Amino acid sequence: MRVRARHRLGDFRLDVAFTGPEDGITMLFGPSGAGKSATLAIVAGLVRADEAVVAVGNHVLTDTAARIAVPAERRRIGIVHQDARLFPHLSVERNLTYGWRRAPKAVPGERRIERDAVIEVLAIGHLLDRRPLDLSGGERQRVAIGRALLSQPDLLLLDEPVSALDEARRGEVLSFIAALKRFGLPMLYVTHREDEVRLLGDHLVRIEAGRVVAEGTPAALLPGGLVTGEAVAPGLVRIGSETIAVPGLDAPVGAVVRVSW
Ligand SMILES: Nc1ncnc2c1ncn2[C@@H]1O[C@H](COP(=O)(O)OP(=O)(O)OP(=O)(O)O)[C@@H](O)[C@H]1O
Repeated sequence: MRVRARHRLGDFRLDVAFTGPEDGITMLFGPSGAGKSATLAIVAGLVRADEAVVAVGNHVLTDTAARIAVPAERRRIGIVHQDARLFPHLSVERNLTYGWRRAPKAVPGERRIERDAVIEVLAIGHLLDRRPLDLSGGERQRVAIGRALLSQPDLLLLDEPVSALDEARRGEVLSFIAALKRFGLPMLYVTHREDEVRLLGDHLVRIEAGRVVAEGTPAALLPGGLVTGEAVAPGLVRIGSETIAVPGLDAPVGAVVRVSW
């Protein structure tokens, strides 16, 4: 996944560029108002940026310079929002089938996400006959994730998918999201919570005031663990694109060091 976007929203200027693995979870992490949702809307094709490139695998979805702008409904992107947004009048089964029926026809050799596998991974088999109103918040989110997966997306966007849940439900849904990695599709996950980044992130893009301020692995970029970096001066270590202060460190410049941070 490759994203570059420049966009003006009133006084706010978004100017971001990052890449994420094609298999695994990229965490778009930053405080409120940083531009996370705006970035997601550009990736989904819901907002036309002033300048942007969005590519998933070999598919270029947006390239303003080349006048490429695949419409949102033709992007193979599944979206999971904070609230599940299920169809209240349809059973869980039919909510899931909705995603399935919207999916493009199977192409031989192409990855297919199977209904039974989705039901098993999300543990929603016993809920199929229920209506969304008869589900807990966590169950609703699991069904929403299932519906998004069954539309056979090339990319799954998760926009603060657990932030509306209480702590107990949150933990439960996070472990289901971690299990989605077995489907082998790229995911872009928006959050302002560091614990979610640690738990789920394969790749971290830290965003502040409309800019990417750091990009790399969560272990390298988040404080609190042992990390490997390069000594760049007495007391200074470079980790990924960040330089951190390590008081008392006196390793030769260029040495690879492991420090706790
Ligand atoms: N249509 C708009 N017109 C003007 N400003 C906007 C518009 N949409 C968003 N903004 C501003 O753009 C900035 C980024 O908003 P965005 O919703 O992307 O942030 P966020 O990181 O997702 O925050 P949160 O975690 O609170 O959802 C904010 O300052 C917001 O006020």
